[in-house]
Formats: sequence, structure tokens, C-alpha cells
Amino acid sequence: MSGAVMWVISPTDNGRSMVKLKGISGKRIRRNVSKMKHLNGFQVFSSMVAHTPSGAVFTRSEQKVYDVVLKQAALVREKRISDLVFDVKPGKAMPASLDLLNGAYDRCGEVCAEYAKTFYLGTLLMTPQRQRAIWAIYVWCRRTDELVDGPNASHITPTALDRWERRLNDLFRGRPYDMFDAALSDTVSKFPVDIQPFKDMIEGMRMDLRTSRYKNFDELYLYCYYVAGTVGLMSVPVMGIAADSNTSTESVYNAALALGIANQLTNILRDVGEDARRGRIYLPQDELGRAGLSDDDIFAGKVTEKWRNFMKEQIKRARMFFDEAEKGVVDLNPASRWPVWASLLIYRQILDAIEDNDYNNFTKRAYVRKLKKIASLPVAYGKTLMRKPRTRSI
Ligand SMILES: CC(C)=CCC/C(C)=C/CC/C(C)=C/CC/C(C)=C/COP(=O)(O)OP(=O)(O)O
Repeated sequence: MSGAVMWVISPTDNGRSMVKLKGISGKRIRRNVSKMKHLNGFQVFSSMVAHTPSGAVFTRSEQKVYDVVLKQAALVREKRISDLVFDVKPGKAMPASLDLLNGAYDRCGEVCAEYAKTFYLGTLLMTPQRQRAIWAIYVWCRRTDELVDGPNASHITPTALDRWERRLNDLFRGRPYDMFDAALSDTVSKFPVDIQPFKDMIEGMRMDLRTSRYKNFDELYLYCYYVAGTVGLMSVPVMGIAADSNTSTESVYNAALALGIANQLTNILRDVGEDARRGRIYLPQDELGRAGLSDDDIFAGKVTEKWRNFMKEQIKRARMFFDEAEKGVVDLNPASRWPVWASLLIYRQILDAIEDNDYNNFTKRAYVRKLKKIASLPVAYGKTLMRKPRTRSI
């Protein structure tokens, strides 16, 4: 379906919007999107987020990403993960290889505990099968990220990324190279996890090698999907959808995608100074221009009124993605909600910290104090217990 459908958003008299799905045949399918909101010049569509002014065409990146979302949702739609039992069948694996596999998962857990403490603690509430699957995914993402962000990053080439992708293909076919790959290989054989988000994350690393500027939000959105939205898509099949969820599988995936995007946008806004010192600017060039700012202003690192106004808009957009993500947490399997809420609430507070620093993200690092992090945990737990009635979405 990629490329065959164009999304057009247009306002209607009753304040709602009609989304016209225009197929190649030219036939139009109209759907009333009741949850369309207009927020300070941005639009939030119930299952996708558009940043274009009213009436604009749904962007190419959003369409491309949405195609992946639909594919992922289709994979789990028939058999909701929470209905499945994932047990290693006795006799299927030799005891020695089972020991090795358990050891590999334990190592994944240790890596996760070391680099993502809060998230790790949250995973402990999940079933053992789910927690170790999440650790294996986390470790693969971390290793992928380290290729371009780690100590050997300056030596990394597109060829090395191609090799990493071949290795990914092999582990999905049950031929892992090392013990971390073996853990992921086992995970993808047990949960309906698709290879596409993994490939897309590698594509994000290629993009990072290729470019250090983003023309507009459409380009940045695609980058955020590649490097973070993909993590959301990888996680849903493992975290599981609540048995009593009455929403569509796509909308849960969209929320997961939104959380990845929100996290990455927050990460970018926090690290403006640090990235600029590496010659990188992960901010939409056209929006910078409209705000009367240039790359030189960022390299100069001076907090001006123009910068504050620009940042206010960027923060607003990141918060909209968090809002979109929040709507979907309730549809996850109850045992998976707590780590998601905890990380969402904590990461979101980085945006408050940028404001508290008077938008100086050039020389001051915005972070969430330990006490605030700890205080977020019971709040997150409380939210996991809430059940919000939802109607089946489009
Ligand atoms: C909301 C629903 C339905 C599901 C949740 C699905 C999930 C788990 C989404 C999370 C996606 C995620 C964790 C993306 C990673 C984003 C990101 C920017 C991570 C930053 O990682 P580091 O670079 O280690 O962070 P720090 O620099 O802050 O340490």
C-alpha cells in the first residue's frame, strides 16, 4: 500500500475533520476523525500526529511510518499477545543450550540494569518471559546505537552497518553470531516481533552518518521514527495488549510510536549544545529560519528571546507526542504498564527541566533529580491501576 494512499486532512463545519483516503484509483474513502484537535498551530490526529497547518497533506514520512505501523499491527491483530503463553517447551532445547540461553538473557538483564535502571526495575514486574525479551531487544538497540555513538563511532562506515544488518537477518533466521544475538533470536522466535523496525533502526544510523541537518520536521520525524519510534514498535508485541482492551491494535502501535518520537524529541532538545559541539543540529532548519535563527546562533549558544520562543514551540510539540502516547498505555497488558508510565513520566520531566534552566540547553544539561524520579514511581504505579473506558477507534 505504500505510496498508493495519500492522506489529506481538511477541516469541516462541525470542527471535526474529514480524512480522505485517496487511493491510486482516485476513489475516495471518507472517515470522520472525531479526535482531531488543533493545538497552537499543530494538529494532533487521534492515531497519528501531523504538524502541518490545517488543510495540509499528510506528510510523506508520516505515511511511510504509518505503513509500518499497519504492518506491525496486522501481525498481532489476529492473536493478541496477552492470550498467548510463551513457555520454552521442555525437550525442545538441549539442557546445555538452555543454560547458555539463560546465561545470555541474564547478561542482557545486567546490561539493561546498568544503562537503564528505572526501566529495568519496571521490567521486573513483567512475567519472566516478557522481561527477558525486553532486555534482549534493549541490548540489541543499545549495540546498534553504539555503532554510531559509541567509542568506535569514528570508524564506523556504511559497510559496517550493512554487515550489522546481515547479522540481524541471520539472527532472525535462527543463526545468531554471539550470545546477545542468541537471546534476541530466541525472543523473535517466541513473540510476533517483525524485522522491519530493527532494519529501520539501522537505517536511522545510516541517516546519522549521511547527514547532520534536517530540512524540516518531516525529515526529523523520519529520523526520530528510525532511531526511537522503532523501539516502541518492537516492544508492543512483547509487552502485550490488555485482554480487555477495546481499542484497535493500530492505535496501540501509534501510541508506542508516539512515545518513541516524544522521547527522541526530548533527547534532541536536551542535547542541543552537546550535539552542536559535534557539528550536529537536530532541529528543523525551516523552523529555525522562520524564528529568525541560524546555525551560527546555535553554535554561538546564546539564549535570546528568539531562542526562547523557538524552544517553547519545540517543547510544545514534544509534549503533544507524550500526550498521544499516554492514551495508549492503558491498552497494554497491566504488568507492562508500570515501566512505560515510569519512563514516560520521568523523561517528560526533562522538558520541564529545560524550562527551569530558562531554555539554556547550550551549556546547562536538563535532568530530572533523583528525588523527582523516585516520586514519579508511585505516581506511575497509580496510573497503571487506572482503567479508562475507550471506544473502538477507527
Ligand atoms: C505507549 C505504549 C503503548 C507502549 C510503549 C512502547 C515503548 C516501550 C516505547 C518506548 C520507546 C523508547 C524507549 C525509545 C527510546 C527513546 C530514547 C530517546 C532513548 C534515549 O536513550 P539514551 O540515549 O540511553 O537516553 P539518555 O541519553 O537519556 O540516557
